[in-house]
Amino acid sequence: MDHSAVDLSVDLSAASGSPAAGGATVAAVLAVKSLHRAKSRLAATLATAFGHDDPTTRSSLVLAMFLDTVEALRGAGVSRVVVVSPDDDVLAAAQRAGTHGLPEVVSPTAGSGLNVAFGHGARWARETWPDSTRVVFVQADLPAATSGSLREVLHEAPAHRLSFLTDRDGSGTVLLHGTFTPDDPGAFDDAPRFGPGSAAAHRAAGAVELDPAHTRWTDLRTDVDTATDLDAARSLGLGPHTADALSRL
Ligand SMILES: Nc1nc2c(ncn2[C@@H]2O[C@H](COP(=O)(O)OP(=O)(O)OP(=O)(O)O)[C@@H](O)[C@H]2O)c(=O)[nH]1
Ligand SMILES: C=C(OP(=O)(O)O)C(=O)O
Repeated sequence: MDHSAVDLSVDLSAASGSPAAGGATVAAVLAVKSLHRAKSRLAATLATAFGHDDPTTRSSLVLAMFLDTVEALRGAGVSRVVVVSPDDDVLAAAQRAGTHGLPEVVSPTAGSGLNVAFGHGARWARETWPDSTRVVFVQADLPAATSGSLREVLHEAPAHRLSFLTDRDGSGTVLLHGTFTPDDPGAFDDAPRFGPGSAAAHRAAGAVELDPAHTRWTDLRTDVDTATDLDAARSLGLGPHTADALSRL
């Protein structure tokens, strides 16, 4: 995808799943927390840059980054996308964007947090799309991600049973990919180890790092949590939703 032509009015919710790069069918799992809690590290930046940080400002930015991430996935041929969130506005935006919005369930036994949400999404995807042979967990804050990079990564990822791509500084993870064997379909439900230091955690769990020299796919590696990240994403080229959200502030 190039960032210029986007039509989110197309409803992909009825799509049966199209072959993505690499030839097999991929199910993508994303997670977005409650909008009023999201991107707290960006709050000061928004206040400084725009003179205010009301919850609506940050929410619109979070939703925009999420929509650009979904759009990049779709451009890479990934139409099976489930988004786990406790937030009704996120779930509604997910449905409008042609993905499946899955309400987050917090239970005393299952716990809570990003990795639990990812696991919940993976189980749902497996039951809903049993012929998907691959699952990819993707951070939802990748506003500079291009379909070209995603396509390449999805082409290279299945060379390993479990593989991941780090963020720009190499300590975090933007994407974790698993390839199923027919006898172990639930193998990746609990694979995500996202959070601080997740690159090391994924490596320790046996995942293979894609592009360990960190020379490629900078657009995809730029997750946005801070002002510096936002500047980096801006200079790479923001997706249309994020560019539009920022222009309205
Ligand atoms: N569904 C769900 N998503 C989560 C949860 N925790 C984090 N996320 C999402 O995972 C990604 C990374 O989360 P964090 O870095 O913890 O939080 P953030 O909102 O990005 O930023 P900060 O508030 O500045 O930490 C974001 O897209 C979050 O929305 C959770 O408990 N449930
Ligand atoms: C959750 C992660 O990132 P961040 O907290 O930077 O969004 C991660 O890199 O695993």
